[in-house]
Order: sequence, then C-alpha cells, then structure tokens
Amino acid sequence: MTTPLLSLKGLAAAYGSAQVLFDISLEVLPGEVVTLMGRNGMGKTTSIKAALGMMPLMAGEVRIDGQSVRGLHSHRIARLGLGLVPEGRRIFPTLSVVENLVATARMGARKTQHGSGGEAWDLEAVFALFPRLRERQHHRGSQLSGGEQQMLAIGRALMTNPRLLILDEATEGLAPLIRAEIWDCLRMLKSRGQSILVVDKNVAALTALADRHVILEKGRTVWSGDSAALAADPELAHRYLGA
Ligand SMILES: Nc1ncnc2c1ncn2[C@@H]1O[C@H](COP(=O)(O)OP(=O)(O)OP(=O)(O)O)[C@@H](O)[C@H]1O
Repeated sequence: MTTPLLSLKGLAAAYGSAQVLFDISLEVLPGEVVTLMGRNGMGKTTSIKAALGMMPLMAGEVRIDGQSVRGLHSHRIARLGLGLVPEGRRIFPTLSVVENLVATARMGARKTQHGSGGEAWDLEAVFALFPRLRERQHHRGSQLSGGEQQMLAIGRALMTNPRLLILDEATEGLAPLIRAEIWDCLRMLKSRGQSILVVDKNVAALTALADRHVILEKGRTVWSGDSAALAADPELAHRYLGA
C-alpha cells in the first residue's frame, strides 16, 4: 500500500472557545491532485492551517509520509515539503517579481528534493511555466494584475520545491480567462508528477483536473470519492456546494 504524502485523521480544532473543525480526514497520495471543497465557512482554510501546524489540534493527527508531525512548529512542518499558496496571495507588494521569488526560495525547503523527483524549481523553471512573470520580472508585486499576482504566489511556493503544493482559493476573484490559465498551469504541474491539494469551489474545472475530492460541511468530512463518483451524482454538488 502506498504511504500517503499527507494524511489528516479526525482533526478537531477551535478559534478560542469556538470549535470549527470536528472531524476532518483526508489523504493525498504521491502524484495525486485532491480537492477540498465546501461552501463558505465550512472549515477548508482552517483544515489547511491545522495541517500546517498553524493552529493547535484538539484531536486527530497529521502525518506526512506516515510520520506524525505532532509537536512540530509550523515552519518545520513546511520544511517537510508542504508549499502553501495562501488565500489572498500575500505576495510582497514592494518587492519585484524576482525578489519575491528569490526571497521565498531562501526561506523555503531543501533544494535537493524536488516534489516530482525531477529538476529543482528555480527562476528559469518558474518563468518557463509563467512567461508573463518573465516579462514583468522587474515590476513590483503591487504593480501586477490579480492573475499575475496569483501566478507569482504559485511560483513562490514552487521555489520551495514542495512535495505537496497546497492552493487555497487560488482562482477566487479572477476573470474566467485567467482562471483557465491557472487550471492549465495545475494540469501541467500534475503531468510532471506534482502532488497538489486544491481548495476551490469551481466543481466543473476541478472534476476535470483532480483525481479525488473531499467535501466538508460544518467542520466535518462528509464525502470523499473520485471524479467519476462526483460527476455521477449532481445532487452531491447541489447539496454540499450549492452548485
Ligand atoms: N481567525 C478566526 N477567528 C475566529 N473564527 C474564525 C477565524 N477564521 C475562520 N473562522 C470561522 O471558522 C469557520 C471556518 O472558517 P474557514 O475560513 O476555515 O472556512 P472556509 O471553508 O475556508 O470558508 P471560505 O470559503 O469562506 O474561506 C467559519 O465559521 C469562520 O467564521
């Protein structure tokens, strides 16, 4: 049996006295693209934060490559190979595109172990994936369009050579054409063997792209299955995603 790259089992977590995660479980196997879906406020971002050690767990376990990360600080967990593209992008607005990319590479994980077992990500590889960033490499983060900022946020996460790339609402607020570019980029990464966990609400695009899906409702995993099962049951998307 393949050991999951990331495994969340029965996670429970709270903001102060307000419990928002009750029972979150999911697995991402090497090379898989898995989605985390659910309506607003169901606990998707909080699940990612809990997985990354950015908030304490009340119960449950996070394993990376079968090893529990209990007690590890979030930066140590990230260094085990989780690369986050956070909601809202959070690029450095006063730094240039190149400076944004290089700054994270320096802060990031090892250079030696690339997620897909291929070449390590560097500036050239990111510019090959996003030619638009090459054209705008000397522009400041704040001068980029929303789509370009999102590409920069993805490039920045790739520069840490993550074994699992995690995208939180990567296409939110983007025009349909730009959104399609981001999906194309994920498709390309998948074909290189990159493991990806995607938080998004765009069921149609995700069903085409991802291998498996996990649906959350009110802090609980209520459904998981493959794309064929999701596509075969439109009532699911309607009930849990409002689609
Ligand atoms: N910093 C916080 N402090 C207190 N409550 C929070 C905080 N962040 C989120 N919550 C609450 O936790 C619950 C889960 O929020 P979370 O952001 O994880 O949901 P989500 O599924 O990612 O939603 P969205 O699609 O809107 O980002 C919500 O009820 C939200 O109001």
